Amino acid sequence: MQGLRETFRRDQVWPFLAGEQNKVDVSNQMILYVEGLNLSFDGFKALNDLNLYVKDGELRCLIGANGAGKTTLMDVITGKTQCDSGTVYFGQTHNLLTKDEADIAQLGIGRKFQKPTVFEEQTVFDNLELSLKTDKRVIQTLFARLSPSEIDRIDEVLAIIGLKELRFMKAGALSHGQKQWLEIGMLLVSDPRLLLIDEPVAGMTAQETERTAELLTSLAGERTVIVVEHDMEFVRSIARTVTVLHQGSVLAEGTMDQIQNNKDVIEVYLGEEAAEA
Ligand SMILES: Nc1ncnc2c1ncn2[C@@H]1O[C@H](COP(=O)(O)OP(=O)(O)OP(=O)(O)O)[C@@H](O)[C@H]1O
Repeated sequence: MQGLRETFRRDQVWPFLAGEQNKVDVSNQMILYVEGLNLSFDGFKALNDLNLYVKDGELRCLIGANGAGKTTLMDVITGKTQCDSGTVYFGQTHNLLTKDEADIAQLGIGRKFQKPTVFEEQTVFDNLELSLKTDKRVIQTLFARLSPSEIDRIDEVLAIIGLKELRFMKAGALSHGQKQWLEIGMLLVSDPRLLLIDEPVAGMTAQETERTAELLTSLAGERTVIVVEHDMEFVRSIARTVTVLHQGSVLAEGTMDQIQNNKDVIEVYLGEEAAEA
């Protein structure tokens, strides 16, 4: 009887529906394999034989000048844009190029765009509740009451994003930084394995930036986090491994120190600075 009750808890995926198909095989320690990715827009190569491997639990920073291909890469990983050729695997078994955006989200890949898109008229708590209820893996309706375990999950997320005290505040009244954290929380309620986060600290105060560094660092480990960011100070404060994209390919990869001393990176950046001057 207890087993049957557990099976039909409405806040959980029915095991016979979820099956094994959503499991992410990271037995090789890698969670993301991007190989030989190509994508042209009217003859312009936005992605050019791009290869990227990300370890499970990593916090990876992706940098590169405007137009380097960072957003296009994220678009391909999340199923928003189709590539011309190449492969993208989530773990060893999920071929992401055969899936649509909804399926990829359901597999546990969450994406946060640069601009926060919280529901301003709703409270912080309600925003998190709405995200939980639109998570396709949770079988219930938008009007069903939250179960105790769902309330616990939202509480957990409120603690992670540091908005516990502001749970009843309207999201529209939050600061820019707090809105960004709330939106990260809206991804976290679905417990994603991989988070793709675009320019999280743009427009933040120094204090908010510092808090965001702590937040993203704390999220890695249990999850994998890929951050696209232009703010080099911020990247230095969080990154263990940095990948530099240039003209749709990986130009260099390593620690921030290795990147800053890499001669190809110096050449490209100095070249661009000279061109701008
Ligand atoms: N839908 C599209 N149609 C035509 N060209 C596109 C399209 N999407 C991207 N591009 C081009 O592909 C290149 C890579 O763009 P992308 O947005 O991926 O760069 P990025 O590294 O994210 O830059 P930024 O830091 O400015 O966001 C750019 O030259 C861009 O103009």
